[in-house]
Amino acid sequence: MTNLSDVFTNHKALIPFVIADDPDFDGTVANVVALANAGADIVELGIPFSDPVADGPVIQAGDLRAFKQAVTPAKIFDIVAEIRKQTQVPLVFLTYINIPFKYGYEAFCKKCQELGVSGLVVPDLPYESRDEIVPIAEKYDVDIIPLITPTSADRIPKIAKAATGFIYMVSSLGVTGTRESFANDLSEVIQSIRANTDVPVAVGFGIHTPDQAREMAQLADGAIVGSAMVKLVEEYGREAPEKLADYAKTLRNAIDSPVEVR
Ligand SMILES: O=P(O)(O)OC[C@@H](O)[C@@H](O)c1c[nH]c2ccccc12
Repeated sequence: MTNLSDVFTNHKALIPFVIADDPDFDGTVANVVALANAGADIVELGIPFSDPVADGPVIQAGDLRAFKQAVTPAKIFDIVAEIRKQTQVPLVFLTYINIPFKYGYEAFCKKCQELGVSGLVVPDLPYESRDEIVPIAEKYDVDIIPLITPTSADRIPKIAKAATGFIYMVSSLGVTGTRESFANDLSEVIQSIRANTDVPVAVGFGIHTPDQAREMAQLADGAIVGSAMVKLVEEYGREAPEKLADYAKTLRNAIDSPVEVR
């Protein structure tokens, strides 16, 4: 199982997000393999949920497509098993807490370890509730990736100190979805995080252009791109893998060619 922090050693990470079972089982496998081959360092795989409160319309539409495929956690584990036959790219699940809770934290984390899913990004798990799953996840080498938002402020030190794997810094208030601008105090938030931990930071929410990916990866340690990827799946369905790969390569090239800070 990959140690997620190692992914960021001397390397700015590209972390695309796609939804499991969108557009279908084989399409998801092909999407993740295409992203891995195009230079993704970690792939964030979304587990559709009935009440995705942090998700904007593009991802909600993707969840609906997956629900039409009768997606279940068991089916998603089968999808990951198939992915693992073709790539060892580090994987994390993006999942609302109810999914592992209903599946059973122990059983869920055990499956993650078996399949090489290195971490969980759980947007609706408040820091204060993390002890209900972290001790179990640790047993199976699964990192619970904390989210820090522009409103985390005085909670940053304790969230950062407890973090393992990487930290998900949310770039803006609101829900997921491509944006043309971001909260303007991101560098202050990064400084506050860096003062409390060496765990790497990846920025997500709104990123979709190569310049934004380069800027955010340079500001932090990596860039997460979700809605723009899911939109390609919406538009191209089973033809999406090639489009995702082309798009990921433009982001990869941008991240790997940092602009000299004058
Ligand atoms: O879609 P965006 O704006 O590129 O942001 C990434 C986001 O999609 C992905 O990380 C994610 C999907 N669903 C979430 C829910 C909460 C936090 C993050 C997410």
